[in-house]
Amino acid sequence: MSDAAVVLKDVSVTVHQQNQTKTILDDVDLTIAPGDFVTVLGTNGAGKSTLFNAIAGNLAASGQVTLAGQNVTSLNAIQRAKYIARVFQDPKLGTAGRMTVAENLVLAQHRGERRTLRGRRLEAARPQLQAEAAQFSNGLDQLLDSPTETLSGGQRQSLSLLMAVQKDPALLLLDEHTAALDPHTSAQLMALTDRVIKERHLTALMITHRMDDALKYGNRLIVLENGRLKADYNAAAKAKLKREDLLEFFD
Ligand SMILES: Nc1ncnc2c1ncn2[C@@H]1O[C@H](COP(=O)(O)OP(=O)(O)OP(=O)(O)O)[C@@H](O)[C@H]1O
Repeated sequence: MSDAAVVLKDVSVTVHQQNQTKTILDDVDLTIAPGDFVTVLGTNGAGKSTLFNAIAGNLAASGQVTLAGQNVTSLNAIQRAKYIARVFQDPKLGTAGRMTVAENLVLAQHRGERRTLRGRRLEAARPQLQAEAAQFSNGLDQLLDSPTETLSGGQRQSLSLLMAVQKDPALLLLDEHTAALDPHTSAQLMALTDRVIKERHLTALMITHRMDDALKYGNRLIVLENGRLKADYNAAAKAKLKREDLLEFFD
């Protein structure tokens, strides 16, 4: 049995469109160690989201997917959700707008359990939620009783991140989670993301179009092109990598 956090073997995704067959993920082999923070680059249409969908079980894929030592290939997306948490680009996804920040967080803590949200549970969790939200230093801790829809995009994305990590997922998928934010808020969320990943010893994959973030964060960088894994830089190679070195993939 492998002690890797993620193993993909010959993972391919083929779609049929207008009598044509197109391979949008092509024989991807990838092994990720526990605690790795892998940044994922590639042009539009390179297959980055398809890779995430194949891992999460949102798309039919051939090949084999192993998460936390378990072969999950035959499991659907709902069954794989036990291992995976994902944060999307859109601040509206991932949080329930009419519910308060505290309610969203408590729901995330009990994700997958057949229990309803009770006032007592909310009150019991409050001190811990307050402390966690305070780490984000963007005012989230003062908004625990506010409906989530009244939050700024940055606050909502930090809430989505905090919700995603509540149950220490075996794999955190960050799907351009800073893309909709202004540069300052994006930088703030990236710093928080990095801290949360390190503190909780999470394994994470992060898609980004911000090359500087891909270089600055994480201990491994991969590049996808036409559905293939085109480059794979380990920590040592990544440390030497410069923006210019990556431009060849984006001409
Ligand atoms: N369900 C689908 N059916 C048909 N084609 C698809 C499907 N999903 C993705 N594609 C196509 O597969 C290719 C890869 O798409 P994907 O969304 O994975 O790229 P990406 O690297 O995430 O791009 P972006 O940076 O624009 O988000 C694209 O050409 C896209 O149009």
